[in-house]
Amino acid sequence: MVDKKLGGAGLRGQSAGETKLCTVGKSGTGLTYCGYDVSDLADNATFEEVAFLLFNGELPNQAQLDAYKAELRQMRDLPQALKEVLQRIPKDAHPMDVMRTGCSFLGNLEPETDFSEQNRAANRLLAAFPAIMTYWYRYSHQGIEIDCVTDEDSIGGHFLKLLTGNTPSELHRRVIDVSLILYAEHEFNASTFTARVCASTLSDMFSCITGAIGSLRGPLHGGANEAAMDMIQTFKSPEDAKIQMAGMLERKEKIMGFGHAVYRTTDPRNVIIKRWSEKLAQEFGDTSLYDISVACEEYMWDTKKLFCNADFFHASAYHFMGIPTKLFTPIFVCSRLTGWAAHVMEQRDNNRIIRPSADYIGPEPRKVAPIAKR
Ligand SMILES: CC(=O)SCCNC(=O)CCNC(=O)[C@H](O)C(C)(C)COP(=O)(O)OP(=O)(O)OC[C@H]1O[C@@H](n2cnc3c(N)ncnc32)[C@H](O)[C@@H]1OP(=O)(O)O
Ligand SMILES: O=C([O-])CC(=O)C(=O)O
Repeated sequence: MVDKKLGGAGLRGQSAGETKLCTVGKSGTGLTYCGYDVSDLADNATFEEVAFLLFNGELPNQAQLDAYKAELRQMRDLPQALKEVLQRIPKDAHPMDVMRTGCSFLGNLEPETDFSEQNRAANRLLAAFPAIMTYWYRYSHQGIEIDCVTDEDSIGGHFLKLLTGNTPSELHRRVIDVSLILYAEHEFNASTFTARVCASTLSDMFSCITGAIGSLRGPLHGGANEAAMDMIQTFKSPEDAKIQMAGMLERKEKIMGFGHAVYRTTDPRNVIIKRWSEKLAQEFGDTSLYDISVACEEYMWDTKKLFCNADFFHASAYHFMGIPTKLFTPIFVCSRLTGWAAHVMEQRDNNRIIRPSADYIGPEPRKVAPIAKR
């Protein structure tokens, strides 16, 4: 087998454009949105404030925030035609395929016909995604047609109430809000770059977001939080985790939830979500999952100098909140939508079609032989 040629592969380290939205691995704890450190936002802002920041470049004042949240609350319900489509998607479908179809179908019902409608389109998706995910999930898994409107003030609380039908605790509301903040934006990652490439052809918002969902679905990107959960649940104890992981590394398997394309020693979101995971573990009465997760983190650092990315402790945190594993990556969609849409808007503001070149490594020029002679 030919050795894998890396070098500039994956466009790693190459600048593919400018952005005002985000820095990754550059200053402060390593991640900023429009100049604000993500840890500052996670401590002192809400997800709706972060969405407003990404769409407008500035944090809202109280009146702006109240108006923005009221606007989003009014956009939560799903059209009947979309509910009917969601009812037809089978139980064993991949939830990211459900999100992709939901997004795309909404774009048929309420298309963005002009770029002046871009904020409306982005906000509509932001308000509707929790219901798209949970309407399908509860219909296909529990046979329940949920009411897609709740009295929950925040997007995170709204999602949790749609998922269970119960009013979430303050702790759960807070953790899901922090999680949505942490996942919101990350510069030119694979899914955001997908959205920007699509935007650069002057396509519509729904197409850009649908494409981005497809890119986020893979286990090397957003799908890692689910894959991490599946892995951790096979470990019986911290000691067993180390033995199993040693075997995985020996077999050259990727350990999901570890490593990063940009960060080299730490992902600044990990310390934040890890802290919340520990708090949830105490509330949940967990006696193993959190400790196993910590053992994984220590082992990977000690043996490979690989660190937890944002996904790893999200797995246990979501699990302790009673969220089914298959919905982990769709929650990422509900959050990263803000970054995707902001990048689409930024691309449109100063657009040139994105069209790189390739180094040709195929056969020399040749003639087509008659089919009988091939
Ligand atoms: C929210 C997010 O999307 S964060 C990313 C989520 N994805 C994951 O958690 C999947 C697991 N991680 C990975 O596959 C990778 O670390 C990626 C895809 C995130 C980054 O990929 P790259 O930029 O190619 O990684 P990088 O160049 O740092 O890899 C260096 C070496 O470490 C290895 N490595 C990196 N991550 C891992 C891992 N999780 N498990 C085992 N080995 C790993 C690579 O195979 C490579 O080894 P090699 O030089 O022998 O080929
Ligand atoms: O930036 C990346 O490559 C992956 C990503 O989206 C993130 O870590 O949130």
